Amino acid sequence: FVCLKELRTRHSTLSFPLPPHQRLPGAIIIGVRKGGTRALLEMLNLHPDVEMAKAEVNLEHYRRRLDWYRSQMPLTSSGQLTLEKTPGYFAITSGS
Ligand SMILES: Nc1ncnc2c1ncn2[C@@H]1O[C@H](COP(=O)(O)OS(=O)(=O)O)[C@@H](OP(=O)(O)O)[C@H]1O
Repeated sequence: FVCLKELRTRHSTLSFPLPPHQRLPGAIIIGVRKGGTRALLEMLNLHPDVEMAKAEVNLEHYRRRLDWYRSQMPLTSSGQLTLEKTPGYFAITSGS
């Protein structure tokens, strides 16, 4: 929800481009471990308007602040999509 809201706000209210900065993901690859998620991420990253997070954030960001999660993201320009993949999301339990 936060990611979609940020994208919508960025596109609807800004009439000038911001300098590159770290944005929350516009899309997240959940997948399953050993399901080929890295290959999918690398293929999508071939598109010039897609930038991927270099490292998996795993489950740690649930225990940290949103600012920390954003700090793990790549620099993107206006109109580029931030993409993140963490197969571990697939296995979240209610106790995590
Ligand atoms: N197209 C296609 N067909 C068959 N197998 C494929 C394909 N793409 C990726 N792979 C294999 O998927 C394994 C990596 O999956 P993930 O990127 O999801 O790994 S991880 O869970 O994030 O660690 C990894 O297998 P292992 O080498 O056994 O680890 C990749 O070789």
